[in-house]
Amino acid sequence: MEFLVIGIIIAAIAVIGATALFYRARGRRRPVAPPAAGPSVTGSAQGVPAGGGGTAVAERAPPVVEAAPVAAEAEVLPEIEVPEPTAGRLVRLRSRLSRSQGTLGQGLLKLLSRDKLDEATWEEIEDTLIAADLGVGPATELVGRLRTNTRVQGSRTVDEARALLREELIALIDPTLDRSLKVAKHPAADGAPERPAVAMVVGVNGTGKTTTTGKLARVLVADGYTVVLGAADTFRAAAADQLQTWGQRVGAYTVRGAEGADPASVAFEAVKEGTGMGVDTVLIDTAGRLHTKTGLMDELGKVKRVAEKQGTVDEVLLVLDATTGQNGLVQARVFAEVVDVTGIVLTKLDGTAKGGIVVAVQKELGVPVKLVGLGEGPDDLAPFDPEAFVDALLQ
Ligand SMILES: Nc1nc2c(ncn2[C@@H]2O[C@H](COP(=O)(O)OP(=O)(O)OP(=O)(O)O)[C@@H](O)[C@H]2O)c(=O)[nH]1
Repeated sequence: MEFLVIGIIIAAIAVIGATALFYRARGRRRPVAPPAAGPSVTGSAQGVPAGGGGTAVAERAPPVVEAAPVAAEAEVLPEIEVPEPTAGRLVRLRSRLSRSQGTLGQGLLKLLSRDKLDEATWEEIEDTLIAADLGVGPATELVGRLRTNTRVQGSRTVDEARALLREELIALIDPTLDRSLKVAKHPAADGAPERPAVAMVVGVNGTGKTTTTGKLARVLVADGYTVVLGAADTFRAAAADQLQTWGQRVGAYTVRGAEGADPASVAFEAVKEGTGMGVDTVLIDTAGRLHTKTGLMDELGKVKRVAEKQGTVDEVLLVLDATTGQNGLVQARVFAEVVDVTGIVLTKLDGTAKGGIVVAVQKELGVPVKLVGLGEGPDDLAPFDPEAFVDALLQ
């Protein structure tokens, strides 16, 4: 009898164990939907070294879906996305400036529409501007102009105050600066073949360089350009994967190197590949580096020089985190000395009341803000337009 009971227990355990193993095995085989953040890639195409040179051309687009015996279990690769057009993006994203709207826009309007603009009010206006990171010089300049204008115009309604502020803020941001991105292919000339425009993305750690490079690829694709990405951030292991995922979403090639590879060689290969493929633009992401570390800054200079062995680097975009305020200006100065910055990308403007940094950084470098980051979404990077920006602040 005892043997019978033990036998039944053993049999029951065996049945339960076998059932559990069966369901686990089924669970593993179930095809996994690609993550919303980016497509999954087929194994053979992901990061395979090409020719042993330390760099690789990863995941040509459109991605190849390998034939699978069982349709239900095949990995489903998402279609190449067609990003939203860039025209009017700043208008679409204007509500993201809500913190700056409150501090800069509404704060100033309220002060300027007071019945009596006495010394104390002007001081408050100046303090508001400085608190929004406009910088002391530009703040004093703006207050001076507002004082002159209000003296001439006399009393103001809110609408008149808004019109005055709008005009002066736009003038301060300078709508005459050339904010276009130099991303168009160079045509063949003087016996030299055509070649892509090259843009490098630089900045300190965590400002949003890789994200911005990915978003910029989308901006360019949306505007009809073909793009190759160069993952010259060989320092942070995940950066190349991150960039490659961005590229795959819009069908852009990514050239990447082994972890720790010489970033200059990755940049060189990216330009070479881009030229061979006849694309319009090569976008090179670089590793975050502290502006205070001379060795890293020298390395950045080398990346640019080596990339330039195949033609000019047309854009050097410095990515600054708008929330870091005045520290961003110090970074900007050092980067500009090393790599001749041609444009500023201000990221994370959605998370700060300090929209005045746009003015401060342009004054500091004499280089225009060309793009602004207004969120973490793939199409939350907008070409900067002074009028749309000021209108958003004052709405
Ligand atoms: N809210 C907001 N977040 C942003 C914006 N741009 C980038 N980020 C976020 O900032 C974080 C850092 O972005 P990365 O692109 O990884 O930064 P990175 O400069 O490449 O970082 P390192 O390679 O470490 O130097 C990410 O969580 C991004 O989603 C923006 O405009 N708004």
